[in-house]
Amino acid sequence: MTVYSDLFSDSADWLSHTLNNAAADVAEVRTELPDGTVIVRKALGILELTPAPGRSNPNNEALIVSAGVHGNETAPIEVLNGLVSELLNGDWQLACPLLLILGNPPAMVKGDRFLDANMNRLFHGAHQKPEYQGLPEAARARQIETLCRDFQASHSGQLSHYDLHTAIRPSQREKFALYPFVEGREVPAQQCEFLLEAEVETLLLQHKSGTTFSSFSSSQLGAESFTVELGKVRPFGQNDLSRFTGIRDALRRRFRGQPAPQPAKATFERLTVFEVVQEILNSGPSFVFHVPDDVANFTEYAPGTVLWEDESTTYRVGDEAESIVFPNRDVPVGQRAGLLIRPRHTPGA
Ligand SMILES: O=C(O)CCC(=O)N[C@@H](CCC(=O)O)C(=O)O
Ligand SMILES: [Zn+2]
Repeated sequence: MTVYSDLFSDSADWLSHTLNNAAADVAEVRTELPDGTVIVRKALGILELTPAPGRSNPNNEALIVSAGVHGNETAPIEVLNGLVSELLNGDWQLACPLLLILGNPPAMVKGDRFLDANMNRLFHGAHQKPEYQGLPEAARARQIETLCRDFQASHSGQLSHYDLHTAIRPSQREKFALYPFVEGREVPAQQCEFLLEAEVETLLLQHKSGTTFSSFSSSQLGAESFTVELGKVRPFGQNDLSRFTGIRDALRRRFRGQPAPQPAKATFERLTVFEVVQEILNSGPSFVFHVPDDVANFTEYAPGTVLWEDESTTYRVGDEAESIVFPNRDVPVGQRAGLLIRPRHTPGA
């Protein structure tokens, strides 16, 4: 492989450069590939890629793809790094403007979800809250928001954002996506097809806007955004990347501007859609969470089951079964201890 020493100094690739320089100040640098594609390293772990002048963008789109917003969710980071290496190697050519982000390099180095604050709760302006001032994760969220705004402002065409994660718990549905809530919008069929192409067969519709990265990009930048859960958290080097070829190949196809494959079956036959009915919050000292620590995502609870309580509420599952996603009692007061979901109710059905 050609070594782009201007982009990555002495490091072998983008990921090594990001890990090796997590404690350093890195300046913006620009390089041009032989075909005219321009790559600017805007900041540590953030690359803006612009196709060669005159190259057509058949899907008329711009893409933001992020991974490593949680530092221990390493497989999607390895997938993005592999795609960057392929591009630098000349294996294929870029057709659409692309912003690639490795979210939290210091946490990636430590192999932790975060260092001082969960960065995926600091977007949509939450980094400005007084309690987060001075924290590196708040500064990084602000920097990422600024670079995303600049990217959105300088490109026309549909903006999509895929924020790639892996889950802490085992999951009855290995791959799933979350669609942030924006008043009055529906998931476009093309996006559902893309998820299926990426082997993501389950979609959760959020019921209110939040402070995640994908909530920011959908609400503030008008992007079609998704948080995409691709498997289970594992340390660098311990991922079975053969389980991530769906997202790798689907992203590469979009980066190259190739048309979507023709699906063999209708979307509704392949995509299972849930709606979020409640975000369970750790409400404080009296909060008791009855979901066991080791329960798998999508575990279903029968009507009447008490799932959590505090001094003012005893939450029982309603008339229809509900399933738990992201159960986590170990979160600060005010933050999400889990999502409760149920199969989507189609109006009129
Ligand atoms: O497995 C878990 O408990 C967390 C996995 C993860 O990081 N999920 C994201 C989801 C973000 C969203 O709701 O769009 C998160 O919790 O930040
Ligand atoms: Zn995550």
